[in-house]
Amino acid sequence: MLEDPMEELRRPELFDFHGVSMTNPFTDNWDNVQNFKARPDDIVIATYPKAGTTWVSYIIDLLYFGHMGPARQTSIPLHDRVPFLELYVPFLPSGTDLADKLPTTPRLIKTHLPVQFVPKSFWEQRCRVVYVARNAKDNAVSYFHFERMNSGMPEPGDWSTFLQDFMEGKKVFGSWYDHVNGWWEKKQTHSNFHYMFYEDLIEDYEKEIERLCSFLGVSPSAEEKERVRVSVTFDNMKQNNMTNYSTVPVMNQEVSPFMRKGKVGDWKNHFTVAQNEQFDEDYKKKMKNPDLKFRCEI
Ligand SMILES: Nc1ncnc2c1ncn2[C@@H]1O[C@H](COP(=O)(O)OS(=O)(=O)O)[C@@H](OP(=O)(O)O)[C@H]1O
Repeated sequence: MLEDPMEELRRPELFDFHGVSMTNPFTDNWDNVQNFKARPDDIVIATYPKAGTTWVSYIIDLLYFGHMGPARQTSIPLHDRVPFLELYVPFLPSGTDLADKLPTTPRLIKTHLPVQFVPKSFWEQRCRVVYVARNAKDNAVSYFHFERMNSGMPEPGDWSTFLQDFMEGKKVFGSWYDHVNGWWEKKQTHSNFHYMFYEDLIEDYEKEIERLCSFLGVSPSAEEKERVRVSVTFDNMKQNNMTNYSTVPVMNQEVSPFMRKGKVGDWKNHFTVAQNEQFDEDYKKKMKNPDLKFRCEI
């Protein structure tokens, strides 16, 4: 029995973990994560939280396994088909266990880890990596609402507190700036790497899917592509209980739905003029690589 019956209701606290802000659900299984045995055909879907992980995971899942028919799509939540590598919740199968037991190949594996924490076997096995990045302002807004609705995450505080913490990297999985830059640098040395932007996917879905298919080496028929396109629209994923996280008890979708808005530019409804100026000033100092460019409107 828990010593304190409120213990399980308390939100996790952030702490410094090898220089990155983390919480227990993502560090408690650390040895198994670090010793995870990747296979050469594994596909890693890596993101900073709220960058479009679920969307891209579902696209890739359907590209590989859509042909298995509706039973799989309607009975197994996406988060069981694409395990979250570092997630550990007592009494539930860990991300590493779920990945080990996946019945299908290639295994699709999701991670939010900053690049320096990724198990080395993924690099040794030269696994394919799909990294999805989203502009910092919309990413922050989406993360704020996610923390509000998810009691498995730390308390976000009010929007201005949250934004300050975001800029200082005091969020689970650390600094957005370090994350997108770290993975971008990895792309320069790991050849099996596809870096995608949420904004591109919103703006020109067809083109992005062509590029993704070519990277993955898959050639869906026109009918298959159309089935994927329809399934992964924002509205259809919002209605779909296998992709909208409605089955996850820590998420209170009445506070804010997981499938919230799915737009580029919602930051304009949150940032004050002063917050925007301060953010831009800080952004310029942290984002010095001219090759890594984000669009916060399209
Ligand atoms: N199909 C589709 N089209 C457009 N946008 C989509 C789609 N699917 C998910 N989303 C939006 O992605 C945001 C959730 O990000 P993640 O899936 O990375 O969240 S998580 O880190 O896995 O919790 C979250 O963004 P916000 O709406 O801005 O909060 C989702 O709405």
